[in-house]
Amino acid sequence: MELQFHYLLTLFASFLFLSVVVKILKKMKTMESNIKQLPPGPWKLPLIGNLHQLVGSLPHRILKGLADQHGPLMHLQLGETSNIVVSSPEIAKEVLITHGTIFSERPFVIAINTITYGYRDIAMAPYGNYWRQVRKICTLELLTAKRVKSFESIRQEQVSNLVRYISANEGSQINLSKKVFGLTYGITSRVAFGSQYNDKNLYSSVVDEIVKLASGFSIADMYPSSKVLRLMSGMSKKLETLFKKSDAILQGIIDEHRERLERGDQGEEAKEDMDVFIGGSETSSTIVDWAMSEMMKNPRVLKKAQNEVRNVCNEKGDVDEASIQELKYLTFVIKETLRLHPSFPLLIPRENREECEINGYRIPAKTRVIVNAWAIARDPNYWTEPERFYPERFLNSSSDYKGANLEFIPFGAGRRVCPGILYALPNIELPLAKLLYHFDWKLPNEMGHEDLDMAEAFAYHLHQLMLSSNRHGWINGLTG
Ligand code: HEM
Repeated sequence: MELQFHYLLTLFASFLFLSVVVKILKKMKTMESNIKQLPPGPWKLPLIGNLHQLVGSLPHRILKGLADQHGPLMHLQLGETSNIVVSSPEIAKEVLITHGTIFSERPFVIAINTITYGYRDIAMAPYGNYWRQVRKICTLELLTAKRVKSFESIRQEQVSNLVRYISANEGSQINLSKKVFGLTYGITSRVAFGSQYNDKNLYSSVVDEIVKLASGFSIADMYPSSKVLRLMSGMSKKLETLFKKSDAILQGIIDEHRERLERGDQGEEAKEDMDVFIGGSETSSTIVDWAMSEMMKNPRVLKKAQNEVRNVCNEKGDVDEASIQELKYLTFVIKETLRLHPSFPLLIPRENREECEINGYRIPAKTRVIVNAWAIARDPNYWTEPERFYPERFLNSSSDYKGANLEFIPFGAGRRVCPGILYALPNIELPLAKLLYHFDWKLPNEMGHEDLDMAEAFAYHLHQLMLSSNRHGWINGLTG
């Protein structure tokens, strides 16, 4: 009897043990098959996943290097967050257009939640009714072709002020990057608030910080569930200070605007939209800055662009926006600059609302999507000699940047494509045309064009372009 009981106990224990092992094996198998269904990616470490692989260089460069090894649809585990990285036009089309409704959500980014008073902006607002309404105001009211045209006199006046400043400092070194930032800042400030907000430097440093934090690459964003990490990384303190600064700037602008209204002085076009202010200045000045830098590095292109603008505008003696329609080569220079140096090398991150299949792989709901626009613009299947600055490539090409050609998406694509394209373009074209028309440029200190440093940084104010100028001919219409 005792022996029988012992035998039964052993049998039961073995059965229990076996069922636990089977259960574990089953679980591991399911995990394995889930992992198999995810896109391929580099090997992952426990706890940190692929975080260690993002150290050392600029994120868009590192991600391109990894995509070259693992493919244009790649999975990365960054701390707690599951990410896919898109690096080819074909996959970008699937994600941004074919499955556009699913991938139009933005991920939760701690910094943005704080700075935007709980996602009350457009760029990071959740995909839903509020976003639809504010975006509609932008596209149907604030940033229409007609409205943008109505700002022409502001643009003319501000750019002429810059030309006057450069003329007065002819021959001496100027920091063109700083001047061009001041210019687009001045235009957008007057357009958005009816006057020029004074503290340009404070504004600029706040925007820099916001852009860095908003990228979602901070350590606290990789472990969203850990409040301790947020405290330890100094993120909470940083955010508190940043929020106070940005709130003070916006409050200052609103107070000034109210005072003006009370005085019965409406100023010029007075608008309350803050995204226009942030999106409208640094992005455009960065492109002007890069275009001038690339032309300084490529004197052949500089000469060709300069000849064009001087031929077209010589009779008038100055550049106006009507003449800009005739500057075909300058358009190619701007396109080539946007291709090689998009303001957002990694588009603002997205997230999928529900599970879906991309290119045969399963993408679980709430996966973060990083679209590497910088890598896509260098895809050798679409671009010959992709690294070369060669504006002529657009001569017989229909490739446009408005979101229809996925190999060229400096403004993004799909439902969340940038709504500011019409506003941004004249802010890039007019300053460039005038800088080329009125001045001959050279690098300071006998520097050769091949010595120009085009190194980037993962932020605005990518670099500081120092140049000196000589007036070209007689500058009409710039006095008084
Ligand atoms: C050269 C200038 C500019 C560039 C390169 C640029 C680029 C971009 C990019 C890449 C996106 C993300 C698109 C996506 O997720 O697919 C974006 C979004 C956005 N941009 Fe621009 N932008 C520029 C100028 C502007 C201007 C001038 C404004 C406003 C006046 C503006 C307002 C916005 C807004 C509100 C969004 C968010 C759209 C949404 O989430 O629905 N941008 N921009």
